[in-house]
Amino acid sequence: MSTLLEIDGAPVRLTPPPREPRTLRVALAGCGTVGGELVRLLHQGAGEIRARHGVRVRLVRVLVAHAGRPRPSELDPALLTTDLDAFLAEDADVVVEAIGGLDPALRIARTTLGRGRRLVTANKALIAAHGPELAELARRHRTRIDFESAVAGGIPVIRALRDSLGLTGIARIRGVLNGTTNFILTRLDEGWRYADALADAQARGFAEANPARDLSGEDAADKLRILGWLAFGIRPDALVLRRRGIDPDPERLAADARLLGGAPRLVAEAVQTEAGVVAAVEPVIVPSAGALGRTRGEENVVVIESRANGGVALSGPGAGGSPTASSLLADLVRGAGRLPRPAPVAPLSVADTREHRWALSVARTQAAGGILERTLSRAGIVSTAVLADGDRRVAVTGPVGWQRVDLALRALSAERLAPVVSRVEVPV
Ligand SMILES: NC(=O)C1=CN([C@@H]2O[C@H](COP(=O)(O)OP(=O)(O)OC[C@H]3O[C@@H](n4cnc5c(N)ncnc54)[C@H](OP(=O)(O)O)[C@@H]3O)[C@@H](O)[C@H]2O)C=CC1
Ligand SMILES: N[C@@H](CC=O)C(=O)O
Repeated sequence: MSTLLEIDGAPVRLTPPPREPRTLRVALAGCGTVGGELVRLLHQGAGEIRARHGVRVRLVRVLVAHAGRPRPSELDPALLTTDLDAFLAEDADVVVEAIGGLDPALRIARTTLGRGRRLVTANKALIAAHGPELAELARRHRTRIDFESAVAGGIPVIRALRDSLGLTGIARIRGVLNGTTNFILTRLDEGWRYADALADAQARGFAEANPARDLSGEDAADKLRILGWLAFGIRPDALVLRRRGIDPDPERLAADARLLGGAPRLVAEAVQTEAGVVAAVEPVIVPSAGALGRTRGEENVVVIESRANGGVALSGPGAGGSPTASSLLADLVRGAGRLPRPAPVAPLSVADTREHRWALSVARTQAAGGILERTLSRAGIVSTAVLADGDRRVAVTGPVGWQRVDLALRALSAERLAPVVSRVEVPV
């Protein structure tokens, strides 16, 4: 606020000096793809953060596993430590956790919140397994936990659900939540080999330390569990979820989608049905021109449908150091709303018995063709089209629930036919 004074009869507006910025002491656990990028953003953006938020962020300690690894030039090497106890003893206002996994991330989280200090984390595995417990701990100790960067990288979907759309009666959440698999599927579409596409995703820092978590759909499932908690109030670890990834044969998955004229996507969805919330992470062949089909490379998209607000689509970079660190930074300097407690009674999450059309493909040998059709018919599945292309045969089914498809898949696997299955959402 400025004050009007008169000096020598003339009005003079006196503007007080800017409020001295508050110093936020930050301890950072992990300085790899995401943590390293946060160090750079804090350095480059220091002036703007001070001006816009009145906060001077000061890194006080950085925990890593290997002392000798190269670090960003902006990082003072004296801040580095590999000593977890020394790190935990540091007097910090906020701890940022960008290590991943549960050990030592869970200990860091519990210690930080238990001391009444703020925790900001990018760790979806941690929140999917312990989110409500940590939120309760934060509540008890009058502090907060924020995890915007844990889901969909640079897209502010947690804030959208926590502060806004989560209050409007969510009917369905559906999207592409894993950048690595989407990057791989896009590259395969461009004619790359799978091994090269995966290696490129790893080199760009999109993949998890163990990329099997991306390929098997576990990473997307963790993110869906977190969204299910915020949207429906279901404990993340109690969400009944069917999960399949793009493994074991992403190249065939991509070829099947091409044959059917659609785009393969690893789709995560949680839907409110009359019986309860059903949830799945699985490959789906979607229309190439739709919101999911247009999501390419490491991009993510989340479509949130609510009773009051229709459909809201959020899309953008879903993996990578810079977008993820920008979400960490947002949590660091700007608070967000409270987290909902999971509903006390939990019959809300049920197995998915909805019917879909599916494409099952097997290698095209004389035997395989006969077996494919016989197996489907034994499982009570009607196939509406059988397509042959190159060395494979693809049966497209009429609407049928996953349970029957799973039966057929097991039978085909027992015959060592290595079947690949996707849901089909394009006309065949
Ligand atoms: N990469 C991405 O696009 C995204 C990642 N995330 C999440 O962010 C987190 C970090 O991912 P990312 O930066 O890619 O991972 P990195 O593997 O690149 O970095 C991990 C960091 O943690 C340190 N670290 C590992 N284990 C220990 C340990 N036991 N004690 C101390 N430090 C340890 C490593 O130390 P050192 O460097 O010495 O090896 C490294 O600095 C994960 O939870 C991930 O799921 C979320 C969204 C996007
Ligand atoms: N490995 C993850 C990283 C971001 O969460 C992904 O590929 O989406």
